[in-house]
Amino acid sequence: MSAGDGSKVRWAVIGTGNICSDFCAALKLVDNAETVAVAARELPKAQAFAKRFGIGKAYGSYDELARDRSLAVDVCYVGLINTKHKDVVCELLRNGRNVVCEKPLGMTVEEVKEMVKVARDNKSFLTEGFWTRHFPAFKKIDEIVSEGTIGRVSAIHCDFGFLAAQDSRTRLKELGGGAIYDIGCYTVQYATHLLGTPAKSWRPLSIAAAGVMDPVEQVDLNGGISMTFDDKSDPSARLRTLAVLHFGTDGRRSQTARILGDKGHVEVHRIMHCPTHVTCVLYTDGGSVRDDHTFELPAWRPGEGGIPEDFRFFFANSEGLAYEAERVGQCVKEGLLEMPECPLDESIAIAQIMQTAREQMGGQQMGE
Ligand SMILES: NC(=O)C1=CN([C@@H]2O[C@H](COP(=O)(O)OP(=O)(O)OC[C@H]3O[C@@H](n4cnc5c(N)ncnc54)[C@H](OP(=O)(O)O)[C@@H]3O)[C@@H](O)[C@H]2O)C=CC1
Ligand SMILES: O=C1OC[C@@H](O)[C@H](O)[C@H]1O
Repeated sequence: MSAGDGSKVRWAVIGTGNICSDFCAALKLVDNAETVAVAARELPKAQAFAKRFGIGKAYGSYDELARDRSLAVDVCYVGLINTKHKDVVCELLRNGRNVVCEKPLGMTVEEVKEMVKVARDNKSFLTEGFWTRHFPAFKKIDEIVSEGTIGRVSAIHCDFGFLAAQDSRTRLKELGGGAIYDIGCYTVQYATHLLGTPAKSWRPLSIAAAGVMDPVEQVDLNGGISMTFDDKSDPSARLRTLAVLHFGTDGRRSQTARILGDKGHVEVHRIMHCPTHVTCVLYTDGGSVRDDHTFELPAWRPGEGGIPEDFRFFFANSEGLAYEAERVGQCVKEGLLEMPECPLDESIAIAQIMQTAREQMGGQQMGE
């Protein structure tokens, strides 16, 4: 089902939690989008959400929405806890729905591969909701790096974290908790995007991870991953690049990223997963700073959209979800089955990196 005719892109929202609320508000900023349905585990919850956002149809189960043949919808947004992504997304895809699913796409490589297979078998659109990719500031980083402005990139550093409450879903195993799932995935996607290549299936050459685990929940609270990649700018394939990624839910962090080149570096200011400020620093031949310029690129285009003034987003820069929604709408209208800038094979690589890192974080022991 796709709207290839200039009509509005009809969205359904699966879930009524915090990110679903932010996403629905952000959809109000998008010119050619409308939200036509919402589903929750309980009907009253879906009805209350529908009333709040002026949504026409409410469902008391996710599957009911997926299977309702009378519901004409172009794309479904899944904003559920991580452990629910796979089953709900597959049911939507099997019913011919196009889907954007919040990160992380699945809990394991196996889950992600199954989701991708179901999408491909059913010729439905699927993408992992890495909204970072659609921010103008992230596109600026891409431009600086790909045009060679900072020269040969040798490494990237990321540091993303915040202090989560003990009972937050991000720290509870049953709800798909773990810092790597919640925010580590953003740092991993910086690495695969900037250092990985389609030719190498976005895979690193080596990976080493260490983590501080919650002794009761057995989820990571504070973790680090180091990875090496082939240097894509080196035709002799002898040079390597390095990613050093840090993430945590047990304390405040800088929430920044840095891309290091031999002619300069890029600083991504907080918050690196929804960036608005990027500084490009260029060196002289002697290695001192010759230029230092900060690009300010807003979380949404100023003055656009119809969000009531008293509306409060749960998360910082959530209006930027509108960029993702806008781009998904374009893809669906064009009849694409995946998003070129977030390919599904890259999502599989990201899941593979995260799974390897989780195994290492949980199982590490120092020898005598
Ligand atoms: N892009 C971004 O910036 C962000 C992305 N996220 C992602 O969004 C997803 C949801 O996060 P968030 O909105 O913060 O979480 P919330 O706790 O606010 O919402 C949880 C959602 O999961 C659903 N759910 C289904 N089963 C359960 C269950 N057993 N217990 C609790 N909830 C359940 C709830 O459904 P129902 O409505 O039916 O009750 C609700 O929609 C995660 O995958 C997270 O990674 C989160 C924050 C920001
Ligand atoms: O995607 C996210 O970004 C912001 C965090 O606060 C949140 O926990 C996470 O899911």
